[in-house]
Amino acid sequence: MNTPPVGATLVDEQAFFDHARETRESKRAARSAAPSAAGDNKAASHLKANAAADETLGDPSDAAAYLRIDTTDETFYVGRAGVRDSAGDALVYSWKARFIQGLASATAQDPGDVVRQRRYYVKPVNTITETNDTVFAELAQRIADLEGVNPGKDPVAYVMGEDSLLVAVLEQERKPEMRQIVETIQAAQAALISADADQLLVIQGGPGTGKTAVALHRVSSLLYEGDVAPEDVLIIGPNPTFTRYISKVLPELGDEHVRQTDITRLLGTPVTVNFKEEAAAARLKGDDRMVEVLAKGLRDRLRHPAESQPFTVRGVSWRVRLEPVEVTAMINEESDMPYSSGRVAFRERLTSEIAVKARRRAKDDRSRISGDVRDLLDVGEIDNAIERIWPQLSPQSYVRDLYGSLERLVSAAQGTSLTVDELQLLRRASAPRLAEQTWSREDIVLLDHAAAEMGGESESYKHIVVDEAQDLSPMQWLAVRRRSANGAFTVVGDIAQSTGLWARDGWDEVVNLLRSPLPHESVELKYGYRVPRQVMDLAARLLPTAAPGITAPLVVRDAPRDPQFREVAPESVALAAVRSVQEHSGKGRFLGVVCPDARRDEIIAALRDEDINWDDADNGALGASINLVSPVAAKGLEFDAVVVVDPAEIVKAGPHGERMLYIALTRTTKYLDVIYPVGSLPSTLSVGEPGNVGDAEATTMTTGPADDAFPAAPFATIDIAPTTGQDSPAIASPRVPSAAPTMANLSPSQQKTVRFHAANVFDLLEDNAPRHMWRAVLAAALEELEQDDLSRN
Ligand SMILES: Nc1ncnc2c1ncn2[C@@H]1O[C@H](COP(=O)(O)OP(=O)(O)OP(=O)(O)O)[C@@H](O)[C@H]1O
Repeated sequence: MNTPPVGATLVDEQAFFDHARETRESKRAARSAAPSAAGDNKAASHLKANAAADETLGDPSDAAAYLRIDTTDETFYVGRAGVRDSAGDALVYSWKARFIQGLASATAQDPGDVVRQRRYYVKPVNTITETNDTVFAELAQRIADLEGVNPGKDPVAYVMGEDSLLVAVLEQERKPEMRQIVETIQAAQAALISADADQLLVIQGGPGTGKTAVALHRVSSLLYEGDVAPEDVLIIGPNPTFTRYISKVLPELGDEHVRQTDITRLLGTPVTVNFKEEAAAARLKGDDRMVEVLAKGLRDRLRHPAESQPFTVRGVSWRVRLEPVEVTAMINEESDMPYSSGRVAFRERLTSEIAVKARRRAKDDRSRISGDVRDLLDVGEIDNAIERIWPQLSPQSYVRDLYGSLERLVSAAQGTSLTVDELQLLRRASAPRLAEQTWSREDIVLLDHAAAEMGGESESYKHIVVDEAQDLSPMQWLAVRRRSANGAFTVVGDIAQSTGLWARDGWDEVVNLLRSPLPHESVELKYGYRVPRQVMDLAARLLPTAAPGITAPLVVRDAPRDPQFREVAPESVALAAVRSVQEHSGKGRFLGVVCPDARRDEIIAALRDEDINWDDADNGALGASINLVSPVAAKGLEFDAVVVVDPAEIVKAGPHGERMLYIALTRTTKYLDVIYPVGSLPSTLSVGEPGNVGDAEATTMTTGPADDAFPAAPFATIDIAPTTGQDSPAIASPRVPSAAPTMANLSPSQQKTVRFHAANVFDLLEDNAPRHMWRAVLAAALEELEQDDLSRN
């Protein structure tokens, strides 16, 4: 069956969908029938396992296609799985195909030869209910028309906000697992998904721009294209909670067996982290000057003997002697090799030398040696000598010994710029038994390096994705680099979210550390999908000081309500937070309570007092409902509603406190509550002092910044006067019916009923409309009521 032409009717398209799906399903049936046709049980189970593992047909419930791309001379149907007819011609292309993502990266402004995209809305199983065309020439005109209408708004972001499927997907409630975004991949994202595998690709992007999503879909496409096999790919995240959070996306895309881990587990040294480093020591241990220290420290373990070394030869009365200068020459011959293999080579060289000398002496003395002289040497004696000269070390014993002696450290640091004060930071008393030695996260990285320096081999991958990459220390980057077979990386992160001891202000250092021989490209994702406008506008106020030079993402949609600020007495912070928690969880929202360490205990106590179950996201557990999470562990995560506790404390708690607060504020897809002790709201957040909208439990509930700081609807499509404060009239002239009963005229029980309904209306508004429109909505509803009243009279 031919691909329907551009002007095809829905009936033709449905026929094509039916044909494509039938073709796909008959292939599936043939595949699952294959095992029964197999000659024996073993072959059958092999075939069965293969059929089960073969995800290239997608799910039987998938529509045949979700997208059609028309170029000037061709039409391509795109589905979750590709479908070929019996002649091998493609009916539907998989979204994973590089050239499809290449076509999907066309934009109205830069369409290439793409003319139009058609999106299909399909009801189960494969029935087209609606189509939606984007004609690029028309879209380009619309964007041009919008240009400059509202200088504060980006026209492209605005038209994305008109994409009802994208907005619906973005507004869906979130779960503790990240999900795939195949049907709504945006052009700039498609360009990165389809970018060449063989490069160092750095993707910078603000919160919620889809960096993680892009990186994972890119992996799926690389696998599809055969650029890499699943076991060739490594995905590194910042912590186990994050790994768990993203771990379902690739399997959902049909790609199993890709290793996803966090930077500490990746290194897999056989020790447990049981020690927390002071900041200065932790920073030093992440410094790549440690490379020199570890290399030299290891060489220092070679002991050049000061006296001649005697070696026994069984059956003769003399011993062979090796002079110090001879041993030193042998050491020098092998010392360019990695420590462990150098030791093996040295042993061999030493043994040969003893044997040669023994033979020579025997010849000179006419001593009778029968057989191979090597068999007459005392292995134990040689081992002892080797152990004295070139001791056998494990990475742990080596690093333990190094930390345990200032003398060793000073010698190891010769030729580096490390000072004795810095070396003192590395000092740690050696535990009597190696098994009792304490190790920090930073030590793990050094142990990994020491292991490599000794000649140990680590796994090697053909493509490495590093997510939340902005925070890694130089030593961590070197550990990542060691695992790269070829220098192909996808590095994703956000400089404005770079915190911790190795917070950076750009990607150059990372590129230098990775020293990839492949081409390097850095790309920025500009459009923000997670964070709604009101929240991003608020968080963006932090950027000029938190990350100068970084601009906030251009947001595509509004929040259902403005951020809520609760100013409370210092001792009521936890209670106020719990009230917010109850409000959101009562409405079934997936919730994150982002709380600084200093407030953690009291929040936990308050949750306990109210018998509220919660999960500790800092310990790898994201629950389906209420999650308590520190700002640092919140990186990369998202929730329907976020309660940020004590922003000033978050800022105060670390050197990059404003970035931490930026991270905390940008975790929400919809609702944001900020709870703070009276008078403590950071001034950047309180610019355009919010108005008072109520009083609950001696707390002040205020909306976010006044609307003059947060301009109303984009491009003024909604004809309302901006609200300037909660007390001022929200719309120009709401025609409230004069006969409307006031509360004072109602009986107490009527008042109760009215309040009950009012609360319902409030909930309805909260869930469905941005806060700055509420008054307009209510006024419009009153107008309708008035019209209705008039028509009835
Ligand atoms: N094209 C898209 N279609 C639908 N959803 C999308 C799209 N792009 C991103 N999203 C959604 O936006 C949210 C943010 O995406 P993601 O976590 O990948 O962003 P990020 O840039 O990694 O954010 P952060 O910097 O906070 O880690 C996710 O829920 C993701 O599914």
